[in-house]
Amino acid sequence: MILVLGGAGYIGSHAVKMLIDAGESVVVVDNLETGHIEAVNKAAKFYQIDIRDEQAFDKVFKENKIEAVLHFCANSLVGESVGLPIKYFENNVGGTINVLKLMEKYDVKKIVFSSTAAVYGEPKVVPITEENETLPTNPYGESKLMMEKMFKWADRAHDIRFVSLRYFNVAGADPSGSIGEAHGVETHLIPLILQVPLGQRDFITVFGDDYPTKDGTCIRDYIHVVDLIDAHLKALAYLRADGLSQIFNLGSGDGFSVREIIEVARQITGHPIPEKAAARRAGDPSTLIASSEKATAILGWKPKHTQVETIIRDAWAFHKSHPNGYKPV
Ligand SMILES: NC(=O)c1ccc[n+]([C@@H]2O[C@H](COP(=O)([O-])OP(=O)(O)OC[C@H]3O[C@@H](n4cnc5c(N)ncnc54)[C@H](O)[C@@H]3O)[C@@H](O)[C@H]2O)c1
Ligand SMILES: O=c1ccn([C@@H]2O[C@H](COP(=O)(O)OP(=O)(O)O[C@H]3O[C@H](CO)[C@H](O)[C@H](O)[C@H]3O)[C@@H](O)[C@H]2O)c(=O)[nH]1
Repeated sequence: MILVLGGAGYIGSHAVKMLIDAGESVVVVDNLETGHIEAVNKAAKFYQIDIRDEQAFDKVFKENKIEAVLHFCANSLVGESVGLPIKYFENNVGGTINVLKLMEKYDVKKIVFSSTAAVYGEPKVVPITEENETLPTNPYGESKLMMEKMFKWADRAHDIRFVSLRYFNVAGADPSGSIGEAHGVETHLIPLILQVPLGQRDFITVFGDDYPTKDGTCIRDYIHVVDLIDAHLKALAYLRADGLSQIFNLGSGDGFSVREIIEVARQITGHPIPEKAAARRAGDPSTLIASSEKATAILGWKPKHTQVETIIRDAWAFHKSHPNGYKPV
């Protein structure tokens, strides 16, 4: 049984679907704070539990023979984390302490979890390898770095093997169009752009057009959620083959500016999508591009959906069919 924590969220719900498609048995834990029960594949067993509630969480390990954990639970709004650091440490670090306690108690030795490019802060060298210095510029990134460190020590003491995956900008949706990104508070560029052709927003705001980049707007490395989960499946296989604990970057290895993304969205939706330049958003690094060579070398992972057109087309298919997310239209 694979335990997916945060399996009702955007990325976790894709993991649940792809694990089930691969023939795995899955149990999901989610408190539905930002997740949606409608996103959880029906073939998975579901517990509505907060992982900070150790007693309730213990029951999941008692009632199921857990072989490995995929851990997606977190609060993940960079801006919010600056004003509410304790919330981020309490949930992201505090929740993970319970994950470790119960893994140790029930002798579960394998975990794959979500880390982030935000652990690097403003990178010194691009493309960013795992060797880059980790200097987070916000509490969200710091909380993920703290999680990585906790796992390192738990491995040494209790032989709990982990794979930490540092995601860059995750986007897109399952090609079936049945699940996708539906955050109550949306901050991510692609779903915000798509709200314009949906008639929910008049224009997209470009945060800063005076960066030292080709068109003055920030450059990011967008990775299709299906490729991202494929890396999780490969990480699980790696741990099953007795692989040692590792940290991997996950990106497509290509950078796109905010303006390039808006232009592709115009082509795909056929909508003019007006844009308005505004001040820079605090804490945004100018360019984030991943080197995922280590994941390719050790996990044998290579992203397949590297065209931003594919990423935006799949996101658009979901948003068109779910204009209110999982809420009824
Ligand atoms: N979306 C991105 O681009 C991105 C980039 C880097 C890292 N990440 C990380 O990936 C993971 C998933 O991100 P997402 O975009 O799917 O977010 P999400 O908010 O959609 O998913 C998180 C899920 O965890 C659940 N959850 C949170 N705290 C919980 C708790 N204490 N107990 C039980 N359930 C809890 C939420 O209800 C939600 O369903 C997060 O850890 C995030 O930090 C995301
Ligand atoms: O309305 C918007 C929204 C975003 N942007 C810009 O678009 C780019 C991408 O922004 P996102 O909010 O989509 O993504 P981030 O790069 O800020 O954040 C992502 O990468 C971070 C690592 O730095 C974390 O991992 C985080 O969880 C993940 O969502 C940024 O330059 C941002 O300033 C706009 O111009 N207008």
